[in-house]
Amino acid sequence: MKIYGEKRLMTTEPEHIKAILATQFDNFEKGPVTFDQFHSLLGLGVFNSDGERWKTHRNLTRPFFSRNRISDFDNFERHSEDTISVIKTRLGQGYPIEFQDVVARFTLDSATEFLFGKDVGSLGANLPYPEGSPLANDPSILNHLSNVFVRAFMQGQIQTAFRARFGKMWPLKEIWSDKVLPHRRQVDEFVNPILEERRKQHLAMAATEKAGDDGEGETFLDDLIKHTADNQVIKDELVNILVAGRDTTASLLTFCIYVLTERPDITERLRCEIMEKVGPNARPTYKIISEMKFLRAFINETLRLYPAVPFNGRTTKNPVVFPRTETQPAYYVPAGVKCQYSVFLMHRRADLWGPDVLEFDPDRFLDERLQKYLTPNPFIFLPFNAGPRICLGQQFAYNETSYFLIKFLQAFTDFQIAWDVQPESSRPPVSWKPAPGTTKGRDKVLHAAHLTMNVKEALWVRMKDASTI
Ligand code: HEM
Repeated sequence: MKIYGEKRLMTTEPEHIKAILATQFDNFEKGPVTFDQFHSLLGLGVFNSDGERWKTHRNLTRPFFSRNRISDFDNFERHSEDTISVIKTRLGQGYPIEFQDVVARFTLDSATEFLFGKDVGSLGANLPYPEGSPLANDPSILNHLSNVFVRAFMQGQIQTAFRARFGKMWPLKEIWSDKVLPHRRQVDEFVNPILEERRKQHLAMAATEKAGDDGEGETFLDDLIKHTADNQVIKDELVNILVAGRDTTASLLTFCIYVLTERPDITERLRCEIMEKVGPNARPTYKIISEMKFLRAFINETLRLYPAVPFNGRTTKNPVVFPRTETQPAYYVPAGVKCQYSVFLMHRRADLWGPDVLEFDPDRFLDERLQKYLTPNPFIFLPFNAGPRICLGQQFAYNETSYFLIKFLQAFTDFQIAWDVQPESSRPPVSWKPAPGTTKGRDKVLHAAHLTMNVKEALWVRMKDASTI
């Protein structure tokens, strides 16, 4: 493609994506155009870096994903319990739950506790009420600091994704003002006090000579404070990991529950496995979660059909050749071409996954289809990317999602979309008829994407307290 004079290529070929991410990694970069587009939001953090700066950030970040740290189930327990409790209270008042919002709070509180050592208490702010209810626009809810943060964080991502549509011409759309920066400033206002408080504690600790302890109790923030005196660098890194850690897992959990509203049979199978392995009230352990094969297959199947990062791209630094495949000739790609790839579309290719590719069926990760399709060709399933820039939070995300789903399904069952309050604009047009090879006409809600994929607008859900069934 040529968009405003910029050369671009779009692929859904596993061999091409393998070349981009792994085998020809050194010939690709995020590149200067992407850097400019993302700079107002992500600054110089890990997501927005190439070359040596990326290596430095990656090395700085990696130790925080050690097995001990990502298996801190006390963190997940506290925030799952808080989430279940606010849901029960709201259901008790007779309202449905905006599920996409509540899980974004769960992942925000878990991620901030993991990163800062202290959560931002977003679950403590009031949950939204459906449009049309007397409390829907209550200023004390809208202006709660963590709700302001959440809105700014989302708007920053929407505006950033908008820039990407215009390639290198995007500054023409923002000649008079940077449309992302005000949102990033609001995000920073939220992070500033946390950072300042921690810096003061470090100074106090240094005065009593307790600093320098590299123990497991240290947070990511502690390490960054020791690493640099530049608050901007620290804030950039924190915002990067928040983008990485919060919206992705919230997207996954949202689509998990969307699927359960459609598939009571799967809810039942999940609950059976939970009752068998964990019981109705107990806490899951790392070992038990690793034995829950159906739960993992369910999560993977959700990531296949609804990958949190549906589109991505890299730019060629040097000319490259994509190898010939069974269906495609070899391609020569000059330097400076933006190569976009979509795992969303690749995950939905019948020639790679079989004729039932569009069916939601977790068993494809358990039965003979696994050996037939995925095992010989692992690059057909890439929700977390691959190669040297593979997601650092993959195991954290599997642990967090599994833990939450177990607790949630111990507490609730019988999930239904609350169509009486679900926004009209979130529903597919009635003119959409089922079309072969797509889920058009079958999807009950529209998907949208800024940097990550979500249900357009909201996902209002009703559910029953499992203890009353
Ligand atoms: C379902 C959950 C998640 C999904 C689907 C996911 C997916 C991804 C993908 C596709 C990338 C590559 C992005 C790119 O090309 O720049 C990525 C990178 C990354 N992810 Fe995740 N992620 C998830 C959760 C998390 C969590 C919970 C964390 C941290 C708490 C995290 C931390 C990171 C980091 C630090 C990177 C940057 C790696 C680099 O550029 O070297 N992710 N993730």
